[in-house]
Amino acid sequence: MGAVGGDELARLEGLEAAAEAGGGPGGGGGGGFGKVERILVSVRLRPLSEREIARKDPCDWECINDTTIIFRSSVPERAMFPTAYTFDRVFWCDCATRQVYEDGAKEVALSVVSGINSSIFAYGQTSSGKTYTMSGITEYTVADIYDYIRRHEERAFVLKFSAMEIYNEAVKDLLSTDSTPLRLLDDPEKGTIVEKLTEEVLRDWNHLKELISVCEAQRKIGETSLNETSSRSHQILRLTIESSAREFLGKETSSTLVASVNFVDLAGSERASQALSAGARLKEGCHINRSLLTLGTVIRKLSKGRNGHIPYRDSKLTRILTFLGRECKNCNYLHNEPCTKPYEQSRNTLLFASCAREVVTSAQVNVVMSDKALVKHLQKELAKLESALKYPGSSSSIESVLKEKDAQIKKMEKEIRELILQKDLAQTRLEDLLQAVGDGRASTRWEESSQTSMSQLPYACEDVLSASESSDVADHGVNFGSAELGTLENEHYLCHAKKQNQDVASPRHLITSPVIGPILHKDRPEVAQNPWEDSEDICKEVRCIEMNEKSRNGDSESLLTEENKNLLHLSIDSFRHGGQEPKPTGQMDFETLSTNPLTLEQHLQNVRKTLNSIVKAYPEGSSPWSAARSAARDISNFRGLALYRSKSCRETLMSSSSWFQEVEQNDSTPPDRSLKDFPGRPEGFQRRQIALNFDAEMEILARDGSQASGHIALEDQSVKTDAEGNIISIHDFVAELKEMAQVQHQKKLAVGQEMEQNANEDFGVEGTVKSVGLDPILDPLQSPSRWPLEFERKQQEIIELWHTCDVSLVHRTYFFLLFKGDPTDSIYMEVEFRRLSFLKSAFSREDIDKAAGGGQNITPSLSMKKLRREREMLCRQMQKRLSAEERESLYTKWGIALDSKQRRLQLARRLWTETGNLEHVRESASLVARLIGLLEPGQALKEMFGLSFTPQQFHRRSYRWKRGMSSLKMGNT
Ligand SMILES: Nc1ncnc2c1ncn2[C@@H]1O[C@H](COP(=O)(O)OP(=O)(O)OP(=O)(O)O)[C@@H](O)[C@H]1O
Repeated sequence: MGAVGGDELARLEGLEAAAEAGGGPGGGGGGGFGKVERILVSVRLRPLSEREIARKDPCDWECINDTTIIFRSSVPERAMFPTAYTFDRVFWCDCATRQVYEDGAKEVALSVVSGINSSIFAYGQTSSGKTYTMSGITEYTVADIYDYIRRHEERAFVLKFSAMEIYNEAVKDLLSTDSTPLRLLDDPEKGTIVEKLTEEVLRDWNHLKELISVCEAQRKIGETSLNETSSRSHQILRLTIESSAREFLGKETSSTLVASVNFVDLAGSERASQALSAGARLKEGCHINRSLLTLGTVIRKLSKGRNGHIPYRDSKLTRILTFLGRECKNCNYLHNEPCTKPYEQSRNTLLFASCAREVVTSAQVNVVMSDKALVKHLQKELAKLESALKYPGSSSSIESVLKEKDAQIKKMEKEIRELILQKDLAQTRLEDLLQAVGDGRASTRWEESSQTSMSQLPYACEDVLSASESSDVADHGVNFGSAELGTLENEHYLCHAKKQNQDVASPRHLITSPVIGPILHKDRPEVAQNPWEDSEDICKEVRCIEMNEKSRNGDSESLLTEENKNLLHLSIDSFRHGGQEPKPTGQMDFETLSTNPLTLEQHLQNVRKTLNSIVKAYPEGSSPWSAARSAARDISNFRGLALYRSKSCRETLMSSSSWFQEVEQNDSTPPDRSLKDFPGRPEGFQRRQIALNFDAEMEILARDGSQASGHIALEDQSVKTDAEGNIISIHDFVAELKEMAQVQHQKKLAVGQEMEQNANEDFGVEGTVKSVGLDPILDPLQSPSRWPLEFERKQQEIIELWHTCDVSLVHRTYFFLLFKGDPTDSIYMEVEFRRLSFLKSAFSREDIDKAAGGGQNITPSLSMKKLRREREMLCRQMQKRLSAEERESLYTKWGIALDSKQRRLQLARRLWTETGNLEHVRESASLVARLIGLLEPGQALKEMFGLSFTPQQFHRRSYRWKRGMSSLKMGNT
C-alpha cells in the first residue's frame, strides 16, 4: 500500500486523479475516489449449534458456489418458494472468519487508511452469528491497520476509538459508565454527530482490545427463546484514523487524511412473535424492528436511486448511519440460520440483502487541510466552478456549437461574396449601358445587347433600357444599378424614371434611383467633382448589408436581428429621403442631400451602427467576419473615400485567396462519375470566346484601316464589344474554365491517362487547376510583403504565355499597362494566367477543335493569323500616327536598317518578341498604345479590359468616355 507523502496537497490531488483513473492509493484501499460502486453484500451461514444438532434440525440451505445459496425445502408446501439467491460472496458453515474477512471485508475496512470512510455491518435474525462474525472482523481489521502503520513510518497516524449502542431508540456511550442518552446533532460538514461521545485516542492494539472488552460488557444483552445471549441493541464501534506525512508536519501546507470505519452489529431482525418475546423483550423488539424497518426503507429507496426523500431521520440508527449509501464504502454481512425454522426470516434477510446490493455509493477521500492549503484548494475550486458557469455544458458540446457557428458563418460569407460580385457586375454593366446612351448612339445597340447584358443582371428589368434612353438622365449620371433592391422595386423606380425623364426639364431637380443617385450639383463643385465616389461607396456599404438581409438562406436571415433590420431599413430609407419626410416611392431629392452636408455623414453613421451591431453579434476574432468588420472600418474611413472606393466590397472579393476555388465549387462541378459519361458540349451550347476579345477589335481596325481615326474605330468597337457581352461575368468565365478542364479530363480518360489528382477532387477546383498546370496566385492582402515579387513572377509568366499563345498585341498592351502591381490586380493576373495556361495546354493538342466542340477561336493557327493581321494593322497605324522623323528614330532604336525594305512591318514584327526583356516589353506596350490611340493608357480602366471585378468609376478618362461626353455637351449646347 502506497503512502501519502511529499507535497501534501499536490500529492493528494495526484492521488485523487490516480484513484479516479481506477485504483486507490493502496492495495487495501482499492476502489476509487468518487467512483461509483455498489455495496458489497455477503452471506454467511453459521454451523448448526449443538442444540440444533441434538434436535436433528434439517439444514435446508446450501451453498452451491461462492456466490449462490439455495433453499432445499424438505417440506412439500414450501417447494414453491424461490430457491436461489445470488450475492457478491456466500460463505458456507465451515468457512473460517478469517477467510470471511479476507474475502469480503478487508478491502472495505482498510480503505480507511486512505482517507475513505467505510462501514461494515451485520444484519440477520437473532442467533444467526452476527456478533460472532463482527467480533472477528473487527479484530482482523485492527490488526491489519496496525500492521499498515508499522510499515508506513513516513506518516504519522492517530487512531481514535468510540463506541455506542442504540437501545430502545436511545444512544448510549459504551465507553462511559454514564447511561444518559446522547443527543444527535447535525454538523454541516460532518453530518450527524453524537454529542459528548467518548473518543479514546488509542495507544496501541492492547489498548483497543481493552476498550472493546468494555464495550462488550456495557452492551445490552438479554435472553430470548432463540438466543441465550441475544444482543438487544445496535452496536456501532467506530475507529477513526488520521494520518499526515511526517515531512510536512507543522507546516502550513500540510494536510491530513481523516476517515472512520464503523463496525455495526445490528440487533436481531426477527419478529417479536417469533422470538416469543414479552414484556421488556417485546418492547425492545418493537424498537429494534422500527429501526430495522427504517433501515430497510432507506436501503430500498437507495437501491432505486437517490431520487426523492430518503428517510434517514426516521430512526436513530439510520441517522447515525447516514454514511450508508453516500460517500463511503460499505460492506453488508447478512447472516442466515442454516435450518428451516425461521425460513421467513431468512427469506426477509435475503430480500433485504438483495436490495442492499442495488445501493450505489460514491466513496471519496476525506482530506483535512491547513488553513493556507485550504485557501489554495478553495481558490482552485472556485476557478473551476467559475469556468463551469461561464461555459455550461461539456467541452465537446462547446466545440460542436463552435463548429456549427463556423460553418454557418462560412456559408453566409460565401453568399455575401457571391452577391457582392453580382451587384458589382450588374452595376458595371448598367454604367456601361448608360455611357452608351450618353453617346446618343447606343439606343439601338442596347436593344441588340439587352438580351445578353441584361440577362446577366439578376434584378434588371426592361425598363432600364427605356429609362436609360434619356440622354438627360445619362448626362447626369443616373445610377440604376441597385440590383439588390429586387425586381419589383427596380421596376417601380425605373418605370417612374421613364415617366420623369419625359417631364423633367432640368435633370438636376429630380433623380430617380433605387438606392441613390449621384449628387451632381453645379453650385457645389466639390460635390459635383466626385459625386459617385462618395455616394456610390455608401450605397455599396448599404447594399452589402442588404445582401445579407436578403439572403435566400435562413441562416443568413438570422444574421440580422430584427433590430438590425429595422435600423438598416431606417438607414436606407432615410438615406433615400435625405432625412426628410419620405418622398414618393422611388424619388429622391438630391438637392436636399447636396445642400445638407451633414446628411451623408448622418446616414453613414446609421449604416455604420447597423454593421457594428451585426458584427458584435459574433465573437471577436471570428475570422469569417473580417469582411463585415472591414466594411464597418471602411465606413469609418468614409472621409478618406477619395482613395477608398467601395473598399468593403472589393476587400471582400480580393482578400479571399481561395475565391476562385470557392466560386468554382459553388458552380456545382459535376461529379467524376457523371463526367465520364459526359457526351460533350450540350446541344445548342455556344462556346463563348474568352473575355478578352481584342482580336475582333483588330479585325475591325485592319478592315477599317482607311478610317480617319483608328482609335475611334477601336472605341466604337469597344462599345460594341461591351454591348455584345464580351465583358462576361466571373461566374461565366470560371464556368468556362471549368468546362475546358472537363473536356481535357475527358480526353485524358479516353486515352487512358491516369489523372494525378485525388479521386475526391476530380473535376473539382483543385483538379481543374492541376489539370491545366496552375498554381493559385499569392493573395497580396494576405502576404503584402511578398506580393511585389509574386507580381513580377506572375507578370513574367503571363508575358511568356502571351508569346507562346500568339495573343493579340493590343490585348497584351492593355493588360501590361493596366496592371502594374496594385494588390487588387492579383485576381486579374490570376484569371489571365489561368486562361493562358489553358490555351497553351489546348494548343499543345492537335485535336483541340474537335474536343472543344469546334471552338474556332482558340486554335493556334487562327491565333497566329490574327496576330499577323494585327501586326499589319499596326504597321499601317505607324504611317498614320507617327511622323517620318519619329519612325526613323524608332527604326534606329529597334535596330532596323534605314535603307531596308518594309521597315514598318519589320518594326511591327519585332514588337513583343523579347519576352525575357522587360524593357523591350515596356517599349513595345508604349508603342502599341500610341498606335492604337490609348492616349492615357495608365488611366484606362480595368473594366475596359473585360473582366469587371471592380466597380466602375463614374469619371472615366478613357478616350471613348471623353468623346461621348464631349459629343453630348456639344449636342446640349
Ligand atoms: N460461524 C460460527 N461458528 C461457530 N459458532 C458460531 C458461528 N456463528 C455463530 N456461532 C455461535 O452461535 C451463537 C449465536 O451467535 P451470535 O450471538 O453471534 O448471534 P447473533 O446473531 O449475534 O444473535 P443476536 O442477534 O441474538 O445477538 C453463538 O453462541 C455463537 O458462538
